[in-house]
Amino acid sequence: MTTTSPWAEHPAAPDPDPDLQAAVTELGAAVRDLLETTVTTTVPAGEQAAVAAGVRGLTARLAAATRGRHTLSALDDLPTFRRTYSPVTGVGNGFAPPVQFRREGDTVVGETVLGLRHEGPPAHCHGGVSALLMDQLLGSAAFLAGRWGMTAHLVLTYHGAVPLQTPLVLTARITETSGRKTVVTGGIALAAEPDRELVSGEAVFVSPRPELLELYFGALTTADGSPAPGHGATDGTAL
Ligand SMILES: CCCCCCCCCCCCCCCC(=O)SCCNC(=O)CCNC(=O)[C@H](O)C(C)(C)COP(=O)(O)OP(=O)(O)OC[C@H]1O[C@@H](n2cnc3c(N)ncnc32)[C@H](O)[C@@H]1OP(=O)(O)O
Repeated sequence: MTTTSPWAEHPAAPDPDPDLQAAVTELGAAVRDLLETTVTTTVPAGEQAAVAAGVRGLTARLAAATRGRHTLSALDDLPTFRRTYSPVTGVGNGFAPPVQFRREGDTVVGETVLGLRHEGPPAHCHGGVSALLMDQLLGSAAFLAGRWGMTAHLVLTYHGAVPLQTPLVLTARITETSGRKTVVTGGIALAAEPDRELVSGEAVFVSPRPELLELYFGALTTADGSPAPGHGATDGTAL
């Protein structure tokens, strides 16, 4: 299969600092617990106000040093798709379930359990969160097959409500590739009933032409200020 990844020629970054990786993972997990508890707590108003003040104090400590949107985190590596703060897969993102995707033959698979911070209809997943999961699932399937693109088209069918606090399985496979375009289908099901999709969908990922790559990612740097891998890519059809 032809690769369209802008990072195909780039060696993977060295393994990240294990102390930083562990601390970011622990902070992400702690914030995940905080977010989940924030939307489920029933403690009195005074206690919630006191906790809010404490959280603001903690936020100020983290705000002592931050990165801008054109700087990758020190833990991220685009060629290997290591994205620490993804809202779906990021261990450092408290909103993320987080779900990790892996290849099994020609299929990409991930398991997860959603929480009340993902709620739409009571006790069930928000339809937009399902779309978020599907976009990442289908995009990851493209990436894990050596292709890369931005979502150009995403169509979903919601066959059944997705319950919270219930093991889920996400699966996807590539159905078509041509030039810069990759078409992927997949779905979300209960782990207990993997063959009955609650959400199914199809997406078209397109590797952007050079002008768009430059427009979107031309200013992107790694944490140490170097141009990000893929930054200088000029031929979208031959990346
Ligand atoms: C240094 C870099 C760092 C990057 C780091 C990323 C890390 C790895 C992230 C992975 C993450 C995974 C999952 C999250 C993925 C998102 O969240 S992406 C964010 C949401 N998507 C967007 O913002 C994209 C917005 N749209 C666009 O920018 C542009 O429309 C696109 C998609 C880049 C395409 O633009 P283009 O390059 O000008 O494409 P164009 O030349 O018109 O068409 C090329 C081909 O695609 C087809 N095509 C174009 N649009 C469509 C469409 N809507 N429907 C069907 N076919 C289409 C064309 O027909 C054409 O086909 P052929 O004629 O070659 O057969």
